[in-house]
Amino acid sequence: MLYSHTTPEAKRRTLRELLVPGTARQFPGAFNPLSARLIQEKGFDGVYISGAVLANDLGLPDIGLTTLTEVATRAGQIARMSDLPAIVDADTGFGEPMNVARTVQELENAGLAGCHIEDQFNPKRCGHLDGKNVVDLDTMAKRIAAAADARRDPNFLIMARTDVRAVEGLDAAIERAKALVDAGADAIFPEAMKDLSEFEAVCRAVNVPVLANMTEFGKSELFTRAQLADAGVAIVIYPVTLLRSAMGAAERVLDALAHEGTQESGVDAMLTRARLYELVDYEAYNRFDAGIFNFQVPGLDIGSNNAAL
Ligand SMILES: C[C@](O)(C(=O)O)[C@H](CC(=O)O)C(=O)O
Ligand SMILES: [Mg+2]
Repeated sequence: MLYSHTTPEAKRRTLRELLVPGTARQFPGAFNPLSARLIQEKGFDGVYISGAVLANDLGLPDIGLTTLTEVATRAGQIARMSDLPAIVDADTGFGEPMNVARTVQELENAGLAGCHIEDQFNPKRCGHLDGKNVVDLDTMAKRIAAAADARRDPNFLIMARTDVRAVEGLDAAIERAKALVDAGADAIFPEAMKDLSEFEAVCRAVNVPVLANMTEFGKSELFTRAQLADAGVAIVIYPVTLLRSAMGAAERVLDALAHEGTQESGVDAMLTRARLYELVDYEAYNRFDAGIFNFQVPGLDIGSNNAAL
Protein backbone atom coordinates (compact mmCIF):
# COMPACT_ATOMS: atom_id res chain seq x y z
CA MET A 1 0.00 0.00 0.00
CA LEU A 2 1.16 3.53 -0.77
CA TYR A 3 4.88 3.61 -1.46
CA SER A 4 7.80 1.29 -0.91
CA HIS A 5 8.91 0.88 2.70
CA THR A 6 12.47 0.18 1.63
CA THR A 7 14.63 3.23 2.27
CA PRO A 8 16.80 4.75 -0.47
CA GLU A 9 19.87 3.88 1.60
CA ALA A 10 18.87 0.20 1.70
CA LYS A 11 18.18 0.21 -2.06
CA ARG A 12 21.63 1.66 -2.71
CA ARG A 13 23.28 -1.02 -0.58
CA THR A 14 21.35 -3.65 -2.54
CA LEU A 15 22.46 -2.14 -5.84
CA ARG A 16 26.11 -2.34 -4.78
CA GLU A 17 25.66 -6.02 -3.92
CA LEU A 18 23.86 -6.75 -7.20
CA LEU A 19 26.43 -5.27 -9.54
CA VAL A 20 28.80 -8.18 -9.88
CA PRO A 21 30.57 -8.58 -13.24
CA GLY A 22 29.20 -11.55 -15.17
CA THR A 23 25.74 -11.54 -13.55
CA ALA A 24 23.97 -9.40 -16.16
CA ARG A 25 21.29 -8.13 -13.77
CA GLN A 26 18.22 -7.09 -15.75
CA PHE A 27 16.83 -3.58 -15.22
CA PRO A 28 13.78 -2.96 -17.47
CA GLY A 29 12.86 0.69 -18.04
CA ALA A 30 9.74 1.83 -16.20
CA PHE A 31 7.69 4.34 -18.16
CA ASN A 32 5.56 5.33 -15.19
CA PRO A 33 5.32 4.53 -11.45
CA LEU A 34 2.85 1.67 -11.93
CA SER A 35 5.10 -0.11 -14.40
CA ALA A 36 7.88 -0.05 -11.76
CA ARG A 37 5.59 -2.10 -9.54
CA LEU A 38 5.02 -4.55 -12.38
CA ILE A 39 8.79 -4.87 -12.87
CA GLN A 40 9.19 -5.72 -9.19
CA GLU A 41 6.32 -8.20 -9.26
CA LYS A 42 7.88 -10.04 -12.18
CA GLY A 43 11.02 -10.62 -10.14
CA PHE A 44 13.53 -8.29 -11.82
CA ASP A 45 16.55 -6.97 -9.97
CA GLY A 46 16.04 -3.28 -10.49
CA VAL A 47 14.34 -0.48 -12.37
CA TYR A 48 15.86 1.73 -15.03
CA ILE A 49 14.52 5.21 -15.71
CA SER A 50 15.31 6.32 -19.23
CA GLY A 51 15.89 9.91 -20.31
CA ALA A 52 14.44 9.06 -23.70
CA VAL A 53 11.26 7.74 -22.10
CA LEU A 54 10.90 10.73 -19.78
CA ALA A 55 11.29 13.08 -22.74
CA ASN A 56 9.09 11.07 -25.14
CA ASP A 57 6.42 10.72 -22.47
CA LEU A 58 6.21 14.53 -22.45
CA GLY A 59 5.94 14.45 -26.23
CA LEU A 60 9.51 15.69 -26.65
CA PRO A 61 12.47 14.22 -28.53
CA ASP A 62 15.42 13.03 -26.44
CA ILE A 63 17.74 15.96 -27.16
CA GLY A 64 18.34 17.44 -23.74
CA LEU A 65 15.13 19.45 -23.46
CA THR A 66 13.96 18.05 -20.13
CA THR A 67 15.00 19.88 -16.98
CA LEU A 68 16.59 18.57 -13.80
CA THR A 69 13.38 19.32 -11.91
CA GLU A 70 11.27 17.32 -14.37
CA VAL A 71 13.65 14.38 -14.34
CA ALA A 72 14.19 14.30 -10.57
CA THR A 73 10.45 14.62 -9.88
CA ARG A 74 9.35 11.89 -12.26
CA ALA A 75 12.25 9.60 -11.39
CA GLY A 76 11.38 10.02 -7.70
CA GLN A 77 7.74 9.11 -8.37
CA ILE A 78 8.88 5.97 -10.16
CA ALA A 79 11.60 5.02 -7.64
CA ARG A 80 9.32 5.22 -4.59
CA MET A 81 6.86 2.76 -6.14
CA SER A 82 9.10 -0.26 -5.74
CA ASP A 83 11.51 -1.82 -3.29
CA LEU A 84 14.01 -2.30 -6.07
CA PRO A 85 16.97 0.02 -6.64
CA ALA A 86 16.31 2.47 -9.48
CA ILE A 87 18.96 3.97 -11.73
CA VAL A 88 18.15 7.13 -13.66
CA ASP A 89 19.58 8.57 -16.85
CA ALA A 90 20.94 12.02 -15.93
CA ASP A 91 21.99 12.80 -19.54
CA THR A 92 24.97 15.18 -19.48
CA GLY A 93 24.31 16.12 -15.84
CA PHE A 94 22.33 19.28 -16.69
CA GLY A 95 25.22 21.68 -17.07
CA GLU A 96 28.69 22.49 -15.80
CA PRO A 97 30.37 20.45 -13.04
CA MET A 98 28.67 22.51 -10.34
CA ASN A 99 25.28 21.76 -11.92
CA VAL A 100 26.26 18.10 -12.05
CA ALA A 101 26.95 18.22 -8.31
CA ARG A 102 23.50 19.64 -7.70
CA THR A 103 21.97 17.04 -10.00
CA VAL A 104 23.43 14.24 -7.91
CA GLN A 105 22.12 15.71 -4.67
CA GLU A 106 18.65 16.21 -6.14
CA LEU A 107 18.60 12.61 -7.38
CA GLU A 108 19.72 11.40 -3.96
CA ASN A 109 16.88 13.42 -2.42
CA ALA A 110 14.45 11.85 -4.87
CA GLY A 111 15.37 8.37 -3.62
CA LEU A 112 17.33 7.10 -6.61
CA ALA A 113 20.00 4.45 -6.12
CA GLY A 114 22.27 5.81 -8.82
CA CYS A 115 22.51 7.66 -12.11
CA HIS A 116 24.56 7.79 -15.27
CA ILE A 117 26.18 10.88 -16.70
CA GLU A 118 27.39 10.96 -20.29
CA ASP A 119 30.14 12.70 -22.24
CA GLN A 120 28.04 14.13 -25.05
CA PHE A 121 27.88 17.78 -25.98
CA ASN A 122 24.62 19.62 -25.62
CA PRO A 123 22.29 19.22 -27.41
CA LYS A 124 22.71 15.53 -26.76
CA ARG A 125 20.95 12.83 -28.73
CA CYS A 126 20.15 9.15 -28.53
CA GLY A 127 23.42 7.23 -28.30
CA HIS A 128 22.36 4.99 -31.18
CA LEU A 129 21.96 7.80 -33.69
CA ASP A 130 24.69 9.16 -35.92
CA GLY A 131 26.18 12.64 -35.69
CA LYS A 132 26.91 12.63 -31.95
CA ASN A 133 29.66 14.77 -30.45
CA VAL A 134 31.61 14.15 -27.28
CA VAL A 135 33.38 16.57 -24.94
CA ASP A 136 37.10 16.13 -24.22
CA LEU A 137 38.27 13.85 -21.46
CA ASP A 138 39.16 16.66 -19.08
CA THR A 139 35.64 18.13 -19.25
CA MET A 140 34.03 14.73 -18.74
CA ALA A 141 36.40 13.77 -15.91
CA LYS A 142 35.41 16.98 -14.12
CA ARG A 143 31.72 16.04 -14.49
CA ILE A 144 32.34 12.65 -12.93
CA ALA A 145 34.58 13.94 -10.14
CA ALA A 146 32.00 16.60 -9.26
CA ALA A 147 29.27 13.95 -9.17
CA ALA A 148 31.29 11.61 -6.97
CA ASP A 149 32.23 14.40 -4.54
CA ALA A 150 28.69 15.74 -4.26
CA ARG A 151 26.93 12.59 -3.08
CA ARG A 152 26.21 12.30 0.60
CA ASP A 153 25.48 8.59 0.54
CA PRO A 154 28.69 6.82 -0.52
CA ASN A 155 26.57 4.02 -1.97
CA PHE A 156 24.80 6.29 -4.47
CA LEU A 157 26.11 4.87 -7.73
CA ILE A 158 27.83 7.20 -10.17
CA MET A 159 28.02 5.57 -13.57
CA ALA A 160 29.97 7.19 -16.39
CA ARG A 161 28.55 6.73 -19.87
CA THR A 162 30.84 7.24 -22.79
CA ASP A 163 29.58 7.77 -26.31
CA VAL A 164 33.11 7.74 -27.72
CA ARG A 165 32.74 4.34 -29.46
CA ALA A 166 30.59 5.69 -32.29
CA VAL A 167 32.79 8.78 -32.70
CA GLU A 168 36.39 7.60 -32.30
CA GLY A 169 36.20 3.80 -32.11
CA LEU A 170 36.51 1.06 -29.51
CA ASP A 171 40.09 1.66 -28.35
CA ALA A 172 39.39 5.30 -27.63
CA ALA A 173 36.20 4.32 -25.78
CA ILE A 174 38.16 1.89 -23.60
CA GLU A 175 40.83 4.49 -22.84
CA ARG A 176 38.16 6.95 -21.85
CA ALA A 177 36.33 4.40 -19.71
CA LYS A 178 39.52 3.68 -17.76
CA ALA A 179 40.20 7.38 -17.23
CA LEU A 180 36.64 7.91 -15.99
CA VAL A 181 37.04 5.14 -13.44
CA ASP A 182 40.17 6.98 -12.25
CA ALA A 183 38.06 10.15 -12.02
CA GLY A 184 35.65 8.43 -9.64
CA ALA A 185 33.11 6.47 -11.69
CA ASP A 186 31.71 3.40 -9.90
CA ALA A 187 30.50 1.78 -13.12
CA ILE A 188 30.81 2.21 -16.89
CA PHE A 189 28.14 2.44 -19.58
CA PRO A 190 29.84 1.99 -22.95
CA GLU A 191 27.26 3.24 -25.43
CA ALA A 192 26.57 1.77 -28.88
CA MET A 193 28.80 -1.31 -28.73
CA LYS A 194 28.69 -3.19 -32.03
CA ASP A 195 28.99 -6.79 -30.88
CA LEU A 196 29.65 -9.06 -27.94
CA SER A 197 33.41 -8.95 -28.37
CA GLU A 198 33.27 -5.19 -27.78
CA PHE A 199 31.39 -5.66 -24.51
CA GLU A 200 33.94 -8.31 -23.57
CA ALA A 201 36.84 -5.97 -24.29
CA VAL A 202 35.39 -3.20 -22.12
CA CYS A 203 34.62 -5.62 -19.28
CA ARG A 204 38.19 -6.91 -19.38
CA ALA A 205 39.68 -3.42 -19.44
CA VAL A 206 37.93 -1.87 -16.43
CA ASN A 207 37.71 -3.14 -12.88
CA VAL A 208 34.19 -1.83 -12.24
CA PRO A 209 30.74 -3.13 -13.29
CA VAL A 210 29.81 -2.58 -16.94
CA LEU A 211 26.30 -1.89 -18.29
CA ALA A 212 24.86 -3.15 -21.58
CA ASN A 213 22.12 -1.11 -23.26
CA MET A 214 19.70 -3.44 -25.06
CA THR A 215 17.60 -0.78 -26.72
CA GLU A 216 15.58 -1.85 -29.74
CA PHE A 217 16.18 -0.47 -33.23
CA GLY A 218 19.68 0.67 -32.23
CA LYS A 219 23.27 -0.13 -33.10
CA SER A 220 23.63 -3.14 -30.79
CA GLU A 221 22.17 -6.53 -31.55
CA LEU A 222 19.70 -7.71 -28.90
CA PHE A 223 21.83 -10.19 -26.98
CA THR A 224 20.40 -12.53 -24.37
CA ARG A 225 21.09 -12.16 -20.69
CA ALA A 226 23.24 -15.32 -20.82
CA GLN A 227 25.35 -13.97 -23.68
CA LEU A 228 25.95 -10.69 -21.89
CA ALA A 229 26.74 -12.46 -18.63
CA ASP A 230 29.36 -14.54 -20.46
CA ALA A 231 30.86 -11.33 -21.82
CA GLY A 232 31.29 -10.11 -18.23
CA VAL A 233 28.45 -7.56 -18.14
CA ALA A 234 27.05 -6.69 -14.68
CA ILE A 235 23.81 -4.94 -15.60
CA VAL A 236 21.54 -4.86 -18.65
CA ILE A 237 18.99 -2.14 -19.34
CA TYR A 238 15.94 -2.33 -21.60
CA PRO A 239 15.26 1.41 -21.54
CA VAL A 240 12.37 1.94 -23.93
CA THR A 241 10.96 -1.61 -24.19
CA LEU A 242 7.90 -1.03 -22.00
CA LEU A 243 7.03 2.36 -23.47
CA ARG A 244 7.33 0.96 -27.00
CA SER A 245 5.19 -2.04 -26.09
CA ALA A 246 2.55 0.02 -24.30
CA MET A 247 2.35 2.61 -27.08
CA GLY A 248 2.22 -0.16 -29.68
CA ALA A 249 -0.75 -1.67 -27.86
CA ALA A 250 -2.40 1.74 -27.53
CA GLU A 251 -2.00 2.36 -31.26
CA ARG A 252 -3.56 -1.00 -32.12
CA VAL A 253 -6.59 -0.51 -29.91
CA LEU A 254 -7.13 3.03 -31.20
CA ASP A 255 -7.10 1.65 -34.75
CA ALA A 256 -9.66 -0.95 -33.74
CA LEU A 257 -11.82 1.66 -32.07
CA ALA A 258 -11.70 3.89 -35.13
CA HIS A 259 -12.26 1.15 -37.71
CA GLU A 260 -14.54 -1.24 -35.90
CA GLY A 261 -16.45 1.28 -33.82
CA THR A 262 -15.72 -0.64 -30.63
CA GLN A 263 -12.65 -1.70 -28.63
CA GLU A 264 -14.09 -5.22 -28.26
CA SER A 265 -11.36 -6.92 -30.35
CA GLY A 266 -8.68 -5.44 -28.10
CA VAL A 267 -10.17 -6.35 -24.74
CA ASP A 268 -8.42 -9.73 -24.46
CA ALA A 269 -5.02 -8.05 -24.63
CA MET A 270 -5.91 -5.55 -21.89
CA LEU A 271 -4.97 -5.67 -18.25
CA THR A 272 -8.25 -6.54 -16.55
CA ARG A 273 -9.85 -4.33 -13.95
CA ALA A 274 -9.08 -6.95 -11.32
CA ARG A 275 -5.40 -7.14 -12.30
CA LEU A 276 -5.10 -3.36 -12.33
CA TYR A 277 -6.59 -3.18 -8.84
CA GLU A 278 -4.24 -5.92 -7.73
CA LEU A 279 -1.26 -3.88 -8.96
CA VAL A 280 -2.35 -0.77 -7.05
CA ASP A 281 -3.12 -2.96 -4.01
CA TYR A 282 -6.69 -1.72 -3.79
CA GLU A 283 -7.60 -4.32 -1.20
CA ALA A 284 -5.05 -3.00 1.30
CA TYR A 285 -6.65 0.46 1.13
CA ASN A 286 -10.01 -1.12 1.86
CA ARG A 287 -8.62 -2.96 4.86
CA PHE A 288 -6.97 0.24 6.09
CA ASP A 289 -10.29 2.08 5.97
CA ALA A 290 -12.06 -0.79 7.68
CA GLY A 291 -9.55 -0.55 10.53
CA ILE A 292 -10.16 3.17 11.02
CA PHE A 293 -13.88 3.47 10.45
CA ASN A 294 -14.86 0.64 12.73
CA PHE A 295 -17.17 2.53 15.08
CA GLN A 296 -20.88 1.89 15.28
CA VAL A 297 -23.67 4.40 15.75
CA PRO A 298 -26.64 2.67 17.36
CA GLY A 299 -29.66 2.73 15.13
CA LEU A 300 -27.77 4.17 12.18
CA ASP A 301 -26.34 2.27 9.24
CA ILE A 302 -23.19 4.25 8.47
CA GLY A 303 -22.32 1.91 5.64
CA SER A 304 -19.46 -0.44 5.11
CA ASN A 305 -16.53 -0.03 2.80
CA ASN A 306 -17.13 0.17 -0.86
CA ALA A 307 -17.24 -3.47 -1.76
CA ALA A 308 -18.36 -2.85 -5.32
CA LEU A 309 -15.02 -3.65 -6.86
C1 LIG B 1 19.62 4.70 -22.88
C2 LIG B 1 19.12 5.99 -23.44
O1 LIG B 1 20.04 7.01 -23.14
C3 LIG B 1 17.80 6.38 -22.76
O2 LIG B 1 17.56 7.59 -22.65
O3 LIG B 1 17.04 5.50 -22.42
C4 LIG B 1 18.84 5.94 -24.98
C5 LIG B 1 17.88 4.87 -25.41
C6 LIG B 1 17.32 5.00 -26.81
O4 LIG B 1 17.18 6.14 -27.30
O5 LIG B 1 16.96 3.99 -27.38
C7 LIG B 1 20.19 5.85 -25.71
O6 LIG B 1 20.77 6.91 -25.95
O7 LIG B 1 20.63 4.73 -25.98
MG1 LIG C 1 19.32 8.79 -22.52
